[in-house]
Amino acid sequence: MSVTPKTALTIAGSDSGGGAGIQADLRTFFACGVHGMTAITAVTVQNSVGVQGFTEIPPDVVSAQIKAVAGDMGVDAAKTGMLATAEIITAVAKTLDEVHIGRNADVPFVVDPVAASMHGDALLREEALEAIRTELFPRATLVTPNLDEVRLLTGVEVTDRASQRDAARALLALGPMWVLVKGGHLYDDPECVDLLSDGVQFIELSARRIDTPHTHGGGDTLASSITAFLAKGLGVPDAVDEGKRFIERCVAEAYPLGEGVGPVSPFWRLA
Ligand SMILES: Nc1ncnc2c1ncn2[C@@H]1O[C@H](COP(=O)(O)OP(=O)(O)O)[C@@H](O)[C@H]1O
Ligand SMILES: Cc1ncc(COP(=O)(O)O)c(N)n1
Repeated sequence: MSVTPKTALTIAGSDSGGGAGIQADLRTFFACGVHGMTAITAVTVQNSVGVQGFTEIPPDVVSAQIKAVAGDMGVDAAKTGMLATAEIITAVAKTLDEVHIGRNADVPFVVDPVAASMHGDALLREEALEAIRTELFPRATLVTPNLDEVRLLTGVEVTDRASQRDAARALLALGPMWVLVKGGHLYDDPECVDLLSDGVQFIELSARRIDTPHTHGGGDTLASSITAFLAKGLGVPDAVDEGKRFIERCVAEAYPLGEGVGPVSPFWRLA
């Protein structure tokens, strides 16, 4: 008899190059054995050399996508990626409350506060940072900023393991249950150490730094794998640990594609 898999919802932007965003999330959900569903927030025109532009989806259409799948199919865990504008963030926060997703509703909710592409192209309007802080973080089970996003959201400049802890504390003050301060951008460190904390526990997750320029979609792939493992019923520390081991292999298997930065790859999981 067929078995219905657990379900995960991503609320994020489309990457026409297929390396990040919705496309990375769906690929990761599939590789991790959960049924993926989407609420698309923006359509980017993007390839391996950068983002040439994007168009936002009207906030009521973003909300309608969330309600359509949550009401009918059910959501075991959800995540956000590129949200583009404050209006979309406000609509997402309100809708998640209505469909009972988020830290107070027992459905895990991961916020990956995407602000820019790895090439430095803005994916979030500047005024929307405050909406991420005040409307999304307090609803989040886990937030997963990279070091640029940590600086934008808290002003903390992370340069080493000690300042990674300061950043975790500053992020927790904004209201999420857990934070994962990703250390991929500490390029001088031979290890990629991500710090997970709920304010009581400080757990360093370490992996060797793989020598590759091809890391497009790495943050999305990590956050969506964690979301998949949460959908399957793991607690936050176990889901993040699994996610860290997942992303390490995906970076190791990243491939060149196009003239610029190639995508990380979950294909190994399907072999
Ligand atoms: N070269 C690398 N080798 C191994 N893991 C990496 C590498 N670069 C990034 N990672 C890991 O990939 C994940 C995403 O990393 P990071 O670069 O910090 O965020 P983002 O992709 O959002 O900018 C983190 O778990 C990080 O430790
Ligand atoms: C639609 C979309 N969402 C997220 C990212 C971030 O990914 P990266 O940091 O690898 O550029 C992106 N480039 N595009």
